[in-house]
This record gives sequence, structure tokens and C-alpha cells, in this order.
Amino acid sequence: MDSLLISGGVPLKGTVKASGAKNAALPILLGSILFDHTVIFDNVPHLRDIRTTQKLLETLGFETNFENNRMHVCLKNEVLPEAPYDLVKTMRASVLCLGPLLARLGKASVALPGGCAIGARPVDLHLSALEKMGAEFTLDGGYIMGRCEKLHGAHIQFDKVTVGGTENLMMAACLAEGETILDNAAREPEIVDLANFLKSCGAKIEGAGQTQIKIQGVTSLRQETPYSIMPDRIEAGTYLIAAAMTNGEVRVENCPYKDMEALCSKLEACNVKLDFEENAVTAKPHGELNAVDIRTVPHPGFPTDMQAQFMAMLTLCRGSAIVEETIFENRFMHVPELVRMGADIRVTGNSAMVRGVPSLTGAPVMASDLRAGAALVIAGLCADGETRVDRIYHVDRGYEGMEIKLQELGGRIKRVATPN
Ligand SMILES: CC(=O)N[C@H]1[C@@H](OP(=O)(O)OP(=O)(O)OC[C@H]2O[C@@H](n3ccc(=O)[nH]c3=O)[C@H](O)[C@@H]2O)O[C@H](CO)[C@@H](O)[C@@H]1O
Ligand SMILES: C=C(OP(=O)(O)O)C(=O)O
Repeated sequence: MDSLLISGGVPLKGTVKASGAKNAALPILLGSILFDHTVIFDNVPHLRDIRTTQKLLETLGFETNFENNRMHVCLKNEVLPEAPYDLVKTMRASVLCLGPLLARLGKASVALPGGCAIGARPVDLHLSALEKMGAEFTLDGGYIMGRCEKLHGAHIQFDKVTVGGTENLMMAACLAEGETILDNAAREPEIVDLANFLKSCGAKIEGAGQTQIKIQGVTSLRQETPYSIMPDRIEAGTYLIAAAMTNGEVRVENCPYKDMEALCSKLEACNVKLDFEENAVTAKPHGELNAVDIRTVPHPGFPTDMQAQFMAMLTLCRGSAIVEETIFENRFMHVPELVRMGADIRVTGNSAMVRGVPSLTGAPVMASDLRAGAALVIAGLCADGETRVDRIYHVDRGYEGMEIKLQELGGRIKRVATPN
């Protein structure tokens, strides 16, 4: 297993480029299941989750080729209906093959994703919505066994905003008979990217990015030109916070800041100086940072995927702030690790009170999940002394070459084998 070893205290300086977005690439790549012909994607990040998706597509009967951020996906003979536990357990987004498989084959057997470090994460809303379209499900040996005749359009009202649920249903509805309406749909930019990809291949989708999405089923999809995955707003935001925390000057290129308003306005409220260009944002050196409360909510509100990194920054801000997590019931696993580095944080229920301290101290810490790991890395970059972040495989799920990008910004960080 690998760890990251960080010597803190160097202000980050230079330019970094945001990679393609993991959370857009995963559903879009799994959308390939809907196609008979080759589909090609650009700006696909080299990540552990992308390799898992590649393996999943291969298990489902597709050939893939992935080089230089371009992936080709092509059906070999026939689509196979089973997404095995070994893959699903390492990547919950695997459940996004359920809608496309049912639409395509009328059957699917997908391992039920278990809970993960951040919460139970059930898929009940995916299943009940697909039932409205004519699917029937049983649970057998830990697998969701789905069957249907041809899926038909339906009016679906999600009880709760679900990103994955909206994506699964949008993909299923593309090849269903008739019109599907999704109400209380998620509005994340990655939903819009998925819709843009599907529309570029002949799907009839209206309203992606709004609370109501309408999809008219078509008989087939066909790609004319390669589709380029949108840049990663969470990765971009992580580098802006790392720059602010180290009081450095970092220009983040390919920064989709129009999709990052909630984060950027909170950073500015903390006194982070941001300079916006056509396609880039620069975080500039600033005076003292002020503590500002955050509350995670679905897009366009403050994203839960930035909560841990923002909390890492709050540990060094003047004053105190409340961080409220409303999306996942257990997304504070980074707190005890930040406390080991000298942070002053108290958790009560789904809120954490963060009191700013003058400095953090390096320590061996453990990443419990992807964004917790990112938060510990950026905390390490400004801590006194050495920090070792273990279980870095979580970070590798979602950050392309994180330590290389940080090294290029002057960060003293290297990948090492975890000592026994
Ligand atoms: C690959 C990907 O894009 N992952 C993102 C996606 O995850 P994901 O799609 O899993 O997140 P959801 O939006 O579905 O989950 C939001 C909340 O709804 C609950 N829920 C969801 C589905 C369901 O059937 N029943 C149910 O109760 C979840 O447990 C959670 O509490 O959106 C999350 C919320 O922005 C992000 O943190 C993840 O990074
Ligand atoms: C929680 C995340 O991802 P996933 O849904 O893939 O676990 C994330 O990207 O922060």
C-alpha cells in the first residue's frame, strides 16, 4: 500500500490544470452500454475509478482502449448482464450500469453496493423509479436481480435529490418507450454533461440542470464525434483551497468556475483573493483568513464533496465556524485525523464546530475516504513538520496524479510505500 509523505510550510506557486471530472466520466462511460457501435471519449482522467469502470465494461462484454486520456469503448459480441460484487464493492458508481442494462437487455444482475465510510448510501430511489418504468426487482445472494419487458416512460417524483438516481433513470429513459419525466431531479453539472453526451448521440433530453428533466425514448443512439468530459470542479476547488491555505499563488486552468459559485463565494468570504479569467481562476496571496460557516446541500449549493477540504482550511482561519453536513450521515471521518494534527474541532450530530488554531503539526494520519484523504493532504502541506497520509488509494480514486501536480506547484510531497 502507498502513503503520501508531506513536508509542510511551502506556499504553493504556479499553474495546475484540472483533469476531466470523475463524477462526469463514470456515468458517461457506463452510458456506453446503450450503444451498438464504438464510442470515444476524451479528457478521461487516469484514476483508479476509471480503471474499475473499464474492467466493469469489459466484464459486461465491451472492449476498451485507454491511452492519453482517450477511451474507446466497443461492444465485442453481446452485452452480458452481470456486474460482479468484486468490482461494485470498490466503486459504488458501478450501480449506474443498472438503468442502461435494463433498457438494453431487459435484465440485469448488479451486486448491491454496500455502505461506505461516508454513509449507508442505499439505492432504493433508483429501484423504485425503475419499477415505475416497468422493471421488477428481487434481491438474491447480495445481487439486485432486475427484469422487465421493454421499459416504458413514466412520471417519476424523486423523494430526495439523488445524483446517481437521476443519472441511472436518465440513461434508462433514453431507450425506453415514450416519455419519462423526472421531477426533483439533481441539478449537478455532471448531470448536464451526461445529458450533453447522450444528446450529442441522438437522445431527446430537455431540462438537464433543472429540477424537471423530460426524456423522449429513441430506438438507438449513435456517436458522430468523440465526446470530451467536462473538467473536475471538485479537483479544481481542492487546488484553490490548497493555494489559499498555504498563502500561495496558484492559477487553476480548465477551472469550471461557473459551476463553482457556492465554493468561490465562500472562499471570498473567508478573504481568499480570486482572480477570474476566461478559463482559469487564480488564488492569490491574502491577509489573514476568516472563518465562515458552510452547509452542504445539493447543487447549486455548497457541495458535500468539498466539505472536508474546506474544513481543513477552516482549522487555520481566524475565529470559529460551523460546518453542517446534510447530504451524508457520516462524512466527518477526517475530523479525528485533523485533530491529531492539532485542529480544534467538535462534532455534534451532523455539525462540526471548527475553532481556528495558529498552526497544525505534521502527524501520521489515515485517509478514510476520497475527500477526507484530500483534506489531510492539503492540511499536511501547511502543517509544521512531516505528515504521512496512509491509505492513499482512496485519493487515487479521484485525483489524477495529485502528488505530481502538487510537486509542480512546489509542494514537498512524495509517494512512498506504507511502512509496516
Ligand atoms: C460518482 C458520483 O457522482 N458520486 C457523487 C454522487 O453520489 P451519489 O449519486 O451516490 O449520491 P446521491 O445524490 O444519490 O446521494 C445523496 C443522498 O441521497 C441518499 N440516497 C441516494 C439514493 C437512493 O436511492 N436513496 C438514498 O437515500 C444517499 O444515501 C445520500 O444521503 O453525488 C454525491 C452527492 O453530491 C457526491 O457526494 C458523490 O461524489
Ligand atoms: C463520494 C464521492 O464519490 P463516490 O460517489 O464515487 O463514492 C466523491 O467523489 O467525493
